[in-house]
Amino acid sequence: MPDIPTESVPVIRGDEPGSFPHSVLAERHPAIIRQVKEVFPHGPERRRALDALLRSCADGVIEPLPADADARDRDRWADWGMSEYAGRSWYDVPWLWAEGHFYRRLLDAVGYFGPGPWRGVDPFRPAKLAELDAPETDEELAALDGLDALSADERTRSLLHGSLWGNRADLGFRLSGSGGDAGGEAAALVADDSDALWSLLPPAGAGTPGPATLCLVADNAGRELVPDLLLVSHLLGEGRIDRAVLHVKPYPYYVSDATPTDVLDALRRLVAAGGAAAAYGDRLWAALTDGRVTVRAHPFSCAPLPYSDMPADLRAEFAAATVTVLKGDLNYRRLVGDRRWPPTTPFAEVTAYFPAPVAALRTLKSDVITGLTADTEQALEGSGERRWRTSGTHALIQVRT
Ligand SMILES: O=P(O)(O)OC[C@H]1O[C@](O)(CO)[C@@H](O)[C@@H]1O
Repeated sequence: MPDIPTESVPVIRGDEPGSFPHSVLAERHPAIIRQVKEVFPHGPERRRALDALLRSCADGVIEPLPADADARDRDRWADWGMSEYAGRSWYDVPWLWAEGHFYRRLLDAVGYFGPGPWRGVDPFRPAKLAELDAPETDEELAALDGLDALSADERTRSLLHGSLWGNRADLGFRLSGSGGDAGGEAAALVADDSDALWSLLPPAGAGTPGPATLCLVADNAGRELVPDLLLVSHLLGEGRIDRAVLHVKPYPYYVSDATPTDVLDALRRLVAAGGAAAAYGDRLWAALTDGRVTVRAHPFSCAPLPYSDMPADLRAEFAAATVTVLKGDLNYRRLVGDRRWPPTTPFAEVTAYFPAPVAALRTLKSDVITGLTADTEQALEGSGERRWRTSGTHALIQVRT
């Protein structure tokens, strides 16, 4: 447990006008609803439901799930705190909870869980596919051909950084020595425990203690998931891991979070790309077919709660892994707790509850931060870059072995 008792560290809420969390609830969520209304020809009933959600976001309260919701889902939301938060303003409950619940309500509004024709239709799919099809994705995949010229360690580093910076939806393979932005990237890393990560996953023949399993808890689809898949394929190819479990969301979440369908779309994109990208894709395809790689969509992946509240079955899965790598900002908030931690609070202390080694690969897109040295914190605060916590210009690789 952290030296500071967790309960004494304030939970982040969206109730402070002008704050980043407040702007997400007051501006971003309504913008997402409007976007969904534009992208699909929903009929009057669905549009009325979307308008009702818009009004609720402005000045409504959290409401219980609708009477026709699936019973298991109702039970889950009861476990996840619905009775405590129903009737309260979106702005007065933990921000993490309000955001997670917003996506559940949005899916209700578009009929995602209903019996009608919109059942199972991902309201964010057009945007996800457009990103996969973008010319930038072609360029990024073509850059993989250049990785052959690198040493194995440099290749591993490049692919780790591709996955890390992919969280900014900016997949740069930053080939070592290839250009001017390598120094900038290093400076942008506020913590780098990658050596600790590689000590957990040494290459085959380098004293590997036994079969290694990687749990990769994915974040966004498209241009983040593609480099995640490349990394998994590379680690398999290097013999650094024998198996991988890819955790994705059971339903559309936080606009671009990856679902099983998105995994298939990204994998097909790789396989069809030709060149080195296709070789990475083929290896992963083979590993999926023979069971070395599996895809999981655990309900708790869409829970509006920190991982410290994870259920026993998920805990057992993470406990069995050599290391669990959590991608992205939301997973970081859930891993360390969405609280106003003093930035120098040790990462190892706030993740001590996690049942096995754990790593975070994240670009900074919200206020939560732990594990900084006092010097790094001072440099960031003194940099004049007011939004270093939220702008996605900084990143971290933090590991608890
Ligand atoms: O895709 P990521 O890295 O999880 O980032 C999502 C982040 O965006 C936000 O939704 C803010 O818009 C944060 O709440 C969240 O942490």
